[in-house]
Amino acid sequence: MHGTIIVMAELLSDAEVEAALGSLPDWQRAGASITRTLKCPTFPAAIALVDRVAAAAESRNHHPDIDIRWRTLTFTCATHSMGGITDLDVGLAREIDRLAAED
Ligand SMILES: C[C@H](O)[C@H](O)[C@H]1CNC2=NC(N)=NC(=O)C2=N1
Repeated sequence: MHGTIIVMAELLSDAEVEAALGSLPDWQRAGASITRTLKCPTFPAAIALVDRVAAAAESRNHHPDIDIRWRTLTFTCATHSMGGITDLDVGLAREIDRLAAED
C-alpha cells in the first residue's frame, strides 16, 4: 500500500541557523534560505555533481534550488512548505558538501 509521507520540520530560529552555519563554512544565509556557490573544474563535472545531488534530494524528498552557470553551481536550500530554514535544509547542505568533496 502506497501513501504520502509528510515530513514535518520546524523553522529554525536565527540563532539556530547561525549555529548550524558555524559548521557549514561554505554556506551563507540568504534571507529565508541557505546558499553555497562552488566552481567545478569543468561543465561536465558540474552536471555530474548536479546529478548526484538530484539523486540524494530525491531520496530524502527534499530538493534544493540549483543555478547552473557553465561550471559554477549555486545550491539554495529552503523548506518551501514552511517558508524558511529547517533541519532538512541543514541536512541537505551537509550532504551537498559531502558529494561536492567527492570530486
Ligand atoms: C509533498 C512533499 O513532501 C513536498 O512537495 C516536498 C518535496 N520537496 C521539497 N523540497 C523543499 N526544499 N521544500 C519543500 O517544501 C519540499 N516539499
